[in-house]
Parts: sequence; C-alpha cells; structure tokens
Amino acid sequence: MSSSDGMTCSSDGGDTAACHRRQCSGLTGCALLASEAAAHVARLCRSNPRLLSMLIQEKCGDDANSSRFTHDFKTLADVLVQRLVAKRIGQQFPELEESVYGEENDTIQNNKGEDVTIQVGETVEETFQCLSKALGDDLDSAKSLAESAHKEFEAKDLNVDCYPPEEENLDLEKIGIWIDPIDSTNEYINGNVNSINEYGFHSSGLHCVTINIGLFDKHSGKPIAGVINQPFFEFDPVKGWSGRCYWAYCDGQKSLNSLPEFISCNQELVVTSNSETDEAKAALQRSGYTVATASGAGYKMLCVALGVVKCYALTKDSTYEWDTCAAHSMLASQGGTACHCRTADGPLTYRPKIAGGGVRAHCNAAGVIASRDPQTVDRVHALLQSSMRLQHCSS
Ligand SMILES: O=P(O)(O)O[C@H]1[C@H](O)[C@@H](O)[C@H](OP(=O)(O)O)[C@@H](OP(=O)(O)O)[C@H]1O
Ligand SMILES: [Mg+2]
Ligand SMILES: [Mg+2]
Repeated sequence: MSSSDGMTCSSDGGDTAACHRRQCSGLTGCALLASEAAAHVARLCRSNPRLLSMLIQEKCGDDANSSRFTHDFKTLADVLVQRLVAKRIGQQFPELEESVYGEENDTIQNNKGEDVTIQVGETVEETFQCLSKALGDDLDSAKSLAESAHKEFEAKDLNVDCYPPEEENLDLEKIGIWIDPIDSTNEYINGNVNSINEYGFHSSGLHCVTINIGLFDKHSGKPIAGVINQPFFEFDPVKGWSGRCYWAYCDGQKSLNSLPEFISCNQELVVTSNSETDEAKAALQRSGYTVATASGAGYKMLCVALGVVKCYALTKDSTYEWDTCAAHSMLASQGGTACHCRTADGPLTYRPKIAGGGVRAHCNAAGVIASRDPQTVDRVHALLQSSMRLQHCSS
C-alpha cells in the first residue's frame, strides 16, 4: 500500500470524528466518501426487487452502447447514483459543478410513461418529492431511497487501507470528472452471485459491479485521480452485502494510492471482455499468455491494478471515458498505463462532455491495453497489432 504522510488519526479519543472527516477533506477523499454513499444506494436498490424491476429501462439512440449490447439498459440506481456523486462533489467544491460529467442522462420514465428528471435536492424532503414522481405510488421506497441518498459517511466507514491526501496540488479550474455510476449494469440487474475463478477473480456476477469516479486534466487529457468502489464485495447472511473501495492520485509530482504494493500475480494472465474476438484471444495465447474473461470494464482494470492479472486487453470499441478514467489513474499512479489498442496513439485521454455528442464522442474507439507494467502494454500492443495486420492481409 502506498500512502501519503500526515494521515494517521490520533487515538486519544479527543476529536476522532473531526479527524476522520479531515482525512477525506480533499477532492479525492470527497469522491471516495461520495462513492460509499453511492454504494449504499446501489445496494438498497438491488435489495428491493420491486424497485429494481420497475425501473430497468432500455437506453435508446445516442445513449446506448450499441457496439457491445443489442439492448443496453439503465436503472434508477444508475441515474440516482450519478446525481448523488455529482451533488456531493459540487457541494464541497462549487467550482467543479459544471465539470462533473457522467455516463447517464438524468431522466427515467415512471410507470405512467412520464419522463422524470432525477435530482438530489438540498433536503431529504426535496429528494423524496422527486423520487416519488419516479416511483409512482411507492412512497415507502421513495422515502428510504431519499434518506439513503442523503446519508452521511465518514472516513472510518470506508473499507480502505489508507486515506487520500488532504493536501492536493490541484488547480480546480483544470479538473474534469467522469462518473460511471454503475459499471456492469447487466450484472447488477441479473444479480447472480458466482464463485471466484481459478485465477482469483470473478468472471461474472455482482462482484464485477463497480462505481468509477475518475478525475482528469481538461487541458492535457491526462488522468489525475480515481476512485473505484465495489459495492458487492462480501456477503454476510445476517448483515447482507458490504463493499470495498480503492483510490489513487497522481498529479505528475506525487503518486499515492491505497492499492497493495506487493503482488504475486499470474504474470502471464490477460483479462479481456466476454465479447472479445477469437482471433485476438488466439494471438495472445500463441504468445504464451493465458486469457480469461470477466464482466465490467472497471472491474477488469481494477484486477490489473490489484495485481490479480497482468494486463487488460480489448480490441473493440465498447468502452468509454467513464469506464476507464478512474482505473487509468490508478495504473498511472503505479507507474503503469492504459493505451489505445488498435492505433499507435499512446495513452488514452479524457475530455469534458461534448454537448449533443452522444456516447460515441467519448468512446475509447481503438480499444484498450492496460497494465501496471508499461513494457507489457508495449508487448501486447505489438502482438495484437501484428495479428490484426495478418488478418487484414488474409481477408
Ligand atoms: O455497464 P456499463 O457502465 O454500461 O459499462 C459497460 C462497458 O461499457 C462495457 O465495455 C463492458 O463490456 P465488456 O467489459 O465486455 O467490454 C460492460 O461490462 P459487462 O457487460 O461485461 O458487464 C460494462 O462495463
Ligand atoms: Mg461502464
Ligand atoms: Mg455504467
């Protein structure tokens, strides 16, 4: 684990609560606490079958990830979580209000077919009024969701090994933030719980769901900090689900993160999408890599950052800036990187949301190769490029 200085909390019992608040007082800390509030909402929506089934909606037109899914869905949890994270960041850092972007648009249709814009208000009552429009007559669900959207968390509530720096060297005017409120919505909707695979990660199921919050430099396009929260990490028959979260920070001068430092990963393991081509998988295998698949772009990249796998490779155009920004920041803080796969354009970059651009404007259109080890990125890039050239020549 790499950690910053000045983050230990006195155990004299004096002002512990204030100390915990202080520990997450920077922007990365704010995103980390917001991710925990978001995870709480995600778990609540998932635990209420009525709520979930009422509010699963198909994304249409420019909003849909049509290169990955024939039918792409969102839930109330996606929309509410995005609003909640944006609200909390905007409250603590008003300068950033216009610079927080998300995967989803803010509307959801209620059972009367009316579009409702989801907002997190200043008070629980305001949020309740909004959610009750979305949830029709289910006032109990609207009330519990509104309360949960306003629930406050402190650093001590987080399942994290160390806290982000209080002092960040950030020029807020340059910062943009991408939120993927629920990554792997399909697994979230299906709700399956699958056991861990032979490599030590989950190939599918609720464990692959993550909340990704990535900070980037609007001028250079570089990732700066990231938070990934995994809301469904552990299940206890009495207490239900609990999660875990990770953060990273790399402003070009200092690199800090809460990820494990020592890794004994399977050095030759590459994780990819269930939708990856047989040709790309075969090319990796011919070069000595073992190839495994998993759901969730954020989860796959988190597995790389945690050292469970060596590399994430995707030749397809099915991920977006909100899928990769948080995890890319983590890899960058570890000395690694995430690059375009099908071109020689180097690292992925991030841009503020383009009005009217639809999701394609923020697509990682040339695929992704990500690793903690830049040499692995180069090697996998070269071998996939040459396999794609061969395919091109023979077709
Ligand atoms: O659930 P949303 O936030 O829409 O994000 C999706 C990504 O955009 C897709 O690229 C992921 O598919 P792959 O991981 O199979 O590429 C997809 O993963 P999944 O379908 O395998 O769960 C999601 O991560
Ligand atoms: Mg996603
Ligand atoms: Mg998503």
